[in-house]
Amino acid sequence: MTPDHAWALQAEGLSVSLGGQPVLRDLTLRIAAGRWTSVVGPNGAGKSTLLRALAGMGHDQGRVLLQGRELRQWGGRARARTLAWLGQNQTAANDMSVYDVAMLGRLPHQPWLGAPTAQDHAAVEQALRQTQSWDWRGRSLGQLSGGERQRVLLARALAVQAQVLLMDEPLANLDPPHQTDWLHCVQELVAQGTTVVSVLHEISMALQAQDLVVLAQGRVLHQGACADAGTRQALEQVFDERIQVREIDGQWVALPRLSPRSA
Ligand SMILES: Nc1ncnc2c1ncn2[C@@H]1O[C@H](COP(=O)(O)OP(=O)(O)OP(=O)(O)O)[C@@H](O)[C@H]1O
Repeated sequence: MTPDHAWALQAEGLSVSLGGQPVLRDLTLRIAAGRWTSVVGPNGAGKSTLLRALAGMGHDQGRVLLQGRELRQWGGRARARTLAWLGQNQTAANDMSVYDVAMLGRLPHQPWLGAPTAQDHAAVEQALRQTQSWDWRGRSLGQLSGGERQRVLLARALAVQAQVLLMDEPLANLDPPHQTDWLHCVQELVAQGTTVVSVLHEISMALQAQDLVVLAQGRVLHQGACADAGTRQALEQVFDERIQVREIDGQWVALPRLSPRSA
C-alpha cells in the first residue's frame, strides 16, 4: 500500500454544487507528491471548481487531505506556506507595485506586522527573475499588459516557495516564448521536489506533465501517466475525438482532427 505522505493531495468523495447544480460529483482523486499533474477537460467540466476545492476554497461533501492531513486540521499559515495557489483571472490592487505584489506571496512566512526578512526579499527577487518580471519591479500592476500581469501573479505564487503549487490556467495571455519559460520553470520546481497541479487548456502543454487527470461532467474520466497510451486515448475521447494526439520529435502534441471535408 502506498503511504499517505506519497500523496500531496487527496480528495475523497468530493461533491460541490453551484447555483443549485452539481458540479463535482462524488469525486475521488490522488495527486502524487513531487510530480506534475495536469487537469484537462471540456469547458464546464469542473476543473476550476476542483482546483479551488483542493486549495481549501470550499466543497459541500467529502474531504481533502494535504500531505495526508485533512485541510481543516491545518493551521492557516502553515497551510498557506505549504500550498500556493494561482487562480483563474486572479488579480491584485492595480496601484500596488510589482515588487509588493510578489511580496504578498511571503505573507505566510512573516510574523504579524513583521518586516520582510532578507530571505523574503531573496525569494521575491528569485520569483520575479524566474518570470522575467524583475525589470518592472517598480511599476504598478495597473500599468502592465495582460500577459505581463499574469507573470507577476505567477511570481507571487512562486515566491511562497510552497511544496504544493496549484495553478489554474497559468498560461492565459502568455505569449509562446513565455509559455516555454513557464514550462521550464515547472520542470525545475518538480526536479526540486515540488508538487505541481495545473489546469490547462493548452493540451500540448498539459501533455508535458507526468500525469494527467481527465475530467468530464464533474467526474474523473481517467487518471494516468501521459506516457500511457490509455491516457492519450481518454484525452481524445473526452474532446469527442475532435483532437488527435501525435508524437512529434519525441513530444506528444494535440492537433485538431480535421473532417475529410475541411481537410
Ligand atoms: N458561481 C457559480 N454559480 C453557478 N454555477 C457556476 C458558478 N461557477 C461555476 N459554475 C458552473 O459550474 C460548472 C463548472 O465550472 P468550472 O469553472 O469549474 O469549469 P471548468 O472546467 O473550469 O471550465 P472552463 O474550462 O470553461 O474554465 C460550469 O457549468 C459553470 O457554469
